[in-house]
Amino acid sequence: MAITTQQLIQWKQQGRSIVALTAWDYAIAQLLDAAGVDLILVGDSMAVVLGYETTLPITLDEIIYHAKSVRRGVKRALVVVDLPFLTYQESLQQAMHSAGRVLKETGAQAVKLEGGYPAIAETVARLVQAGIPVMGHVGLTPQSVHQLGLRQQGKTQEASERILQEAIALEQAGVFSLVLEHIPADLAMQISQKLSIPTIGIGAGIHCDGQVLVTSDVLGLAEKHPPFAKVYTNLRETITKAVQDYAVEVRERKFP
Ligand SMILES: Nc1nc(=O)c2c([nH]1)NC[C@@H]1CN(c3ccc(C(=O)N[C@@H](CCC(=O)O)C(=O)O)cc3)CN21
Ligand SMILES: CC(C)C(=O)C(=O)O
Ligand SMILES: [Mg+2]
Repeated sequence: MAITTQQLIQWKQQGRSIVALTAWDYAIAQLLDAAGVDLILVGDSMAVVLGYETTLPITLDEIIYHAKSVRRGVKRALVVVDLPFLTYQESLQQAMHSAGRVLKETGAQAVKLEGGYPAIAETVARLVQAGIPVMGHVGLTPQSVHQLGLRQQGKTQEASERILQEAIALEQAGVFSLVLEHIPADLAMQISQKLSIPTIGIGAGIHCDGQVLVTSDVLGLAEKHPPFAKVYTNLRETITKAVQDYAVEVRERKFP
């Protein structure tokens, strides 16, 4: 039974928290789906496992390639794909083309795009009218790293009011859910109470309607991780140990 965008909205009404993680290939996606993750995001944060410093270099072709692989591993979770930097900001036509390619070529159910300023809300409204489910993303928007850095957003009264207004504009434009990244917990609570659609927090406190983290951070695969991430296991250590044990056995002719 595949999860739908409507179901996520119902879960908010029922007070059931939404479990989301990112995935970048079949193997990871299959494990997350079988473990019961509700929403799998093919995030442009896959930049970290591809060796990029920021999310900016990820292309539409790259994210489609990875999303096809993820989709093959998922039976139950809702699959959402990030539209990469400058694949939707240029024009409505560009956004429609990019989102359309993602849905047609990958089998994912929805796209996510960053920002809540008027032109983005307008784009979201038109995508939704065309039948494309859209997830929003406000607060820290990593595609704007060269303007915002990676600091917490919404710290002043003015900035928090702007983020709240963006959230409201995106809900009105028709997003089915909204990522709140690296903002104060009380602002995230205020937004979550104000909106009827579920908020999914990352570094935004416990009052969101669900949580998302970058899977390479959760598994301890990334060399560094944001202060708000929780590392649940250290796969870097596990993998290093296994590879070193193998190397010793090969060199000592103990394996095979
Ligand atoms: N591995 C990974 N995990 C993520 O959660 C993630 C990515 N990559 N890439 C895309 C964005 C970038 N993210 C980040 C990365 C670092 C900080 C961080 O270190 N913030 C510091 C300040 C750093 C600074 O000012 O330069 C902080 O204390 O807020 C925050 C968000 C979240 N996203
Ligand atoms: C952190 C989440 C929300 C994201 O956009 C990503 O992984 O790219
Ligand atoms: Mg992203």
